[in-house]
Amino acid sequence: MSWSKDTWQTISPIYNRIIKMPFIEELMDGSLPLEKFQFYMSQDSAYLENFGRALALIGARAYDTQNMLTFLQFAENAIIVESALHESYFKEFGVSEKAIVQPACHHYINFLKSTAALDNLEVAMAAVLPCFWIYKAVGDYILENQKDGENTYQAWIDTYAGEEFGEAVTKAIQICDEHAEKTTPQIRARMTEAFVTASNLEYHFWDAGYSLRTW
Ligand SMILES: Cc1ncc(CN)c(N)n1
Repeated sequence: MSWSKDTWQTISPIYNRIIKMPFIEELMDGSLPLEKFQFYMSQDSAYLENFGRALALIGARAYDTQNMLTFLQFAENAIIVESALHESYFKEFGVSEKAIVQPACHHYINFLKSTAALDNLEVAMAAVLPCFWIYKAVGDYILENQKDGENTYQAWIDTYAGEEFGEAVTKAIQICDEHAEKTTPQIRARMTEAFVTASNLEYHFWDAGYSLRTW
């Protein structure tokens, strides 16, 4: 079995908990209170900037120019494409862009940046993979299970369930599998550990949004 399939199985209890979270259920039916979405969006703005920095760092450390380019494009997309979504919500709902980074976001972005800077390249690639894969899976899940009718959060859902994001996710998984195949069992195990940690941090990011958790 490929590293990615095996690792997704490992985190499936976390993923199953994520799709049952009130944040996700209420995002799906559009009933999520605006205040919670605004909190999430303001934190996610800081997240995306730093996720972009982590991706650019991984790009700079890539073993070849093809993967370097791919990660630099991922970084560009995180900053430009995903942030554009935020901007439209900022305007629509009056969210302040420069919010104080709260604990769940702080933990996550510092985990990503320190792993990208200091850990093995393979481990760094695995650490950023849940940011792609879990969002795609959640976007698809919501799209498949939501009821007909207006949803304030539809643009968010469409971005992550969309084809363009799907292509990036497939590429990120493929790169991780290629690196996992060539590396040692020890580093492969640490890749899995980083993937599990980031998946848990995804859970906590949404949980903090729902409970408006601050310092
Ligand atoms: C916390 C988080 N994780 C992942 C994504 C999708 N790149 C996001 N926008 N925010």
